[in-house]
Parts: sequence; C-alpha cells; structure tokens
Amino acid sequence: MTGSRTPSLRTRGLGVRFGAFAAVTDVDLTLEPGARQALIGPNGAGKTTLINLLTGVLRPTSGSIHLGDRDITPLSCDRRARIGLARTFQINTLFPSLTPLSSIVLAICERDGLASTWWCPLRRMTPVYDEAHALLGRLKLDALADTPVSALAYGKQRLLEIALAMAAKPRILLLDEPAAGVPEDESGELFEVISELPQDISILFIEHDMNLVFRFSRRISVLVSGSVLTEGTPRDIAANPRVREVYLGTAGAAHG
Ligand SMILES: Nc1ncnc2c1ncn2[C@@H]1O[C@H](COP(=O)(O)OP(=O)(O)OP(=O)(O)O)[C@@H](O)[C@H]1O
Repeated sequence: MTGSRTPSLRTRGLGVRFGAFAAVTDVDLTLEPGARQALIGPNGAGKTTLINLLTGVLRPTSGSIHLGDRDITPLSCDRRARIGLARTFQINTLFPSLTPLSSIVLAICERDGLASTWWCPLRRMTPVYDEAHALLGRLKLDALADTPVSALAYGKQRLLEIALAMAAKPRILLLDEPAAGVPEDESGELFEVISELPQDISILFIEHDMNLVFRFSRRISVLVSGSVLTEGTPRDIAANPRVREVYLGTAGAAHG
C-alpha cells in the first residue's frame, strides 16, 4: 500500500536514446498522491516519449521508475497496467460502432478476466453493468450510454477514453493531450470532469493550451529538449523567467 508520504510515481535519472539522439535525459519526476500535474514543453520536447517510458512502451536506456515503493522499471506495459498505471493516447483509439456502455463493459470484463468467456452467468454481469453505469455517470456520459461512439461529439469521445482508462481502476492516470482535437468550447468542460475524478488517483497530463494548464493543474513540470527545466506550482512557473524565455513567451505573462 502506498503511504500518504510516498510519492505515487517517481523517476530518477530517467533517459532514453534513439541511436545518438537523446530524446529524454536524466529526468527526475515526482507525482504525489492525488496529483493534478501538467507536463508541458515545446513540440518535440520529449513529453510523449516520457509517457511511453512511464507506461513501459519504451525501455529506458538509463534511470529508474518507482510506483509507490516498487521499482517497476523492468515490468512490461501489461504488468504496469495491472498494478495501477493507466493512460490515454493523443489519438482517439475507440471502436466507432460500439456504444459507451458496451465499450466500458468490455473493458471491465477484460480487467476481471471475463473477456475470454463467451458465456457467463447473469449474476456475474450485473455488477459489471452497475460499475459501467457508475463510471459513465462520473464522466458525465450517462445520457449517452447507448449512443454509438461514432455519433458522439469528439469531446465526449475523449471522455469515454478516460472512462476506459478508469475501468482499469488505476492509481495513476497519464493523459496525453486529452483535449487534442476537441473544440475550445468543449475542452474546459472536459477538464472540469478530469479535475473531479477521485482524489486518490494521481493524474499527469500533457497539454499545450496554457489556459487549461494554469486553470486545472496544481503543479507543472516543464520539459525542454528532453530534460526537466523546472517544476513547481502554476504561480512558480508563470513567474519563472527561464520558462517565459524558453517556452511560454508572452503567454506566461497573462498568468503571472
Ligand atoms: N522512436 C523514435 N525514434 C527516433 N526519434 C524519436 C522516436 N520517438 C520520438 N522521437 C523523437 O524524440 C523527440 C521527442 O518526441 P516526443 O514525441 O516525445 O515530443 P513531444 O514533446 O511529445 O512533442 P509534441 O508536443 O509535438 O507531441 C522528437 O525529436 C522526436 O522526433
């Protein structure tokens, strides 16, 4: 069990090289329990690569990753997912012909090892449906439970992706640009829902829209050229002249 003072997720000296190119270098990142932390940085800074290292899609060439007290560096993606790391992708990964309800039911069955069972007693499915409806409610998708995914507004599809990640009952949720492609008038609502997710889940999200970052994060890590330039509260980051110079430009002044 992760104690309240043990960081949920911690990297030390984490790095990966692609041949001669160091995409991520010597990253010390800490995600506290209940974090609402943004990972920002210019295009190509290494943000997605870092998420891929955290989830195990990529193997680091240096450093370590701890989930609570456990060194998860050698573990596969699958093992990491099973002990509490969930993620969403920049690009929509949903099945368009399914409904939100059936998508979540399938994800819960997969988690509970029921997915390979073509037949199972109804009494085992009732709690699955109850849990799926509860998740849809939490993500404000309950009214759309039976609408085909292809007919959902894009912002709702992104919420469904988060619901699917939540179906794994994660301790850590990694969101790679959850508002990417979402119209501006829907993205605030999407982040409202994210910010209301249970406090025992630590969330790290990549986001380019500084208004959303400053509105919804409690801490911000700034990645530049594969390394952490600085990390702090939104107020610290907005006031940091190096961040303004390297990354935020005049956008930082608006939040200073
Ligand atoms: N498999 C790979 N092989 C070689 N280079 C890669 C690979 N994956 C990523 N890179 C390079 O690593 C750097 C970091 O890429 P990454 O996608 O992590 O950046 P990012 O900060 O997520 O960018 P964006 O904000 O544009 O999504 C880029 O220069 C990219 O071209």
